[in-house]
Amino acid sequence: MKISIGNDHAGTDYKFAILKHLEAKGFTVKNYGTDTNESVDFPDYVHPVAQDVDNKRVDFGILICGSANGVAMTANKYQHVRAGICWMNEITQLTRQHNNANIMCIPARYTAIPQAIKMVDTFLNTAFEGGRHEKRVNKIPVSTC
Ligand SMILES: O=C(CO)[C@H](O)[C@H](O)[C@H](O)COP(=O)(O)O
Repeated sequence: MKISIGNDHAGTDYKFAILKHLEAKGFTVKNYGTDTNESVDFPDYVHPVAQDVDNKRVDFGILICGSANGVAMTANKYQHVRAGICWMNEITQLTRQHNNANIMCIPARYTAIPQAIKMVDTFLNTAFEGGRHEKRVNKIPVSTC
């Protein structure tokens, strides 16, 4: 399983905690930064992750910013991306089971790091249910990026 991760300055500490967790589990994660707490523009760190997922270079993307809204809005402009905002574990499970999300967006300013790590594990270990959900997902309009 290949994963890309990106974040703005609000998510840097969360990113490093998630990276450490995933690498300890044997995952290879492509980190696109940012790697400091200096203020940056979140789209700059969304595009490489969304492009990796859109082009199927990785299986999943993880994006982190303060509210998760901006990174989700940006990632969902990509044709094959389905980015869901994950702020609690059950929502994370559903974004995989019902929406077949391939990018999870974490609101760093509204979750704790242990919760974020638990949601990452849930996201990566939950399968899409297909069936009635597949028909619905296929009706999501194709984006233009
Ligand atoms: O969703 C976001 C951007 O639309 C994120 O929450 C950003 O992390 C947040 O806007 C950054 O705010 P700051 O006051 O510049 O740190």
